[in-house]
Amino acid sequence: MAEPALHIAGLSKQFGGLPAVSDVSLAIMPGERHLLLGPNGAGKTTLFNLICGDLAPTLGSIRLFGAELVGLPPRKRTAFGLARTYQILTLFPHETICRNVMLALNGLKAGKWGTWRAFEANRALRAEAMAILDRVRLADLADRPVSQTAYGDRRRLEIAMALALSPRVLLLDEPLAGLSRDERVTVQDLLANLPPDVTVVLIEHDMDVALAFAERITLLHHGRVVATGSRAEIAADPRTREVYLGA
Ligand SMILES: Nc1ncnc2c1ncn2[C@@H]1O[C@H](COP(=O)(O)OP(=O)(O)OP(=O)(O)O)[C@@H](O)[C@H]1O
Repeated sequence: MAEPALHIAGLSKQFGGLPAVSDVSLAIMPGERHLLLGPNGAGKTTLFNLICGDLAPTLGSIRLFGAELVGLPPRKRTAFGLARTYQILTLFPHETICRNVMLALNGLKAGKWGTWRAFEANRALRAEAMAILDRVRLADLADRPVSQTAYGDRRRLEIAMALALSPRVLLLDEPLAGLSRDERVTVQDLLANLPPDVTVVLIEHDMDVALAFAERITLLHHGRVVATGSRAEIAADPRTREVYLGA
């Protein structure tokens, strides 16, 4: 059997003795579209924070294509091929859309920070950024400051910045949160057209979008994995109903 892209084993995180993630084990295969499902407080974002290194686990292992991530700082995890977007946008609002992507690209090219002027002159970096913006259909707005763009454009920009890191595994935390109907369609289309070889783990509360996107689903509740399976298996599992309806 092929090696999982992301292999989590016995992962736990406690906050002041209270478990947020409890003994989670999960194997996500390369190219898989995987949905983390669960009610508020189930531990989904904490799991993302543990994977990307924003939080250290109390116990357990997280391997990315076989390489142990626990103990590595977030930047090193990026170098291994991990990228994520956040529930709350983390952009540079006073920079242009293009410069935000250039900053993401430049961050990846460690040790190549120059003066701002040299950075400006870096045509290759701009060309690379423009190619990414083209993929998320933001090229027309490239030179607009982020603060002057619509919320939906910012969501797409965040995905563009994650793609700029050439991830092998991409974690998307509620990419459709707060979007209008039209904006949702655009971002949904973007999600459907992510490179097929990139493994994607998604947190999304919009069930129609999430189920259309995900091939496999992990249901979390109180920090624990309740079930993992295909869309059909999770939909048919009586525990899904129990978790959501408290039945
Ligand atoms: N930094 C923190 N300090 C203390 N407790 C925390 C912290 N972060 C999360 N928790 C707690 O951990 C549990 C899991 O929270 P988490 O945000 O991971 O859930 P979630 O499934 O992402 O929820 P939502 O869908 O509302 O975003 C909750 O009980 C939450 O209150």
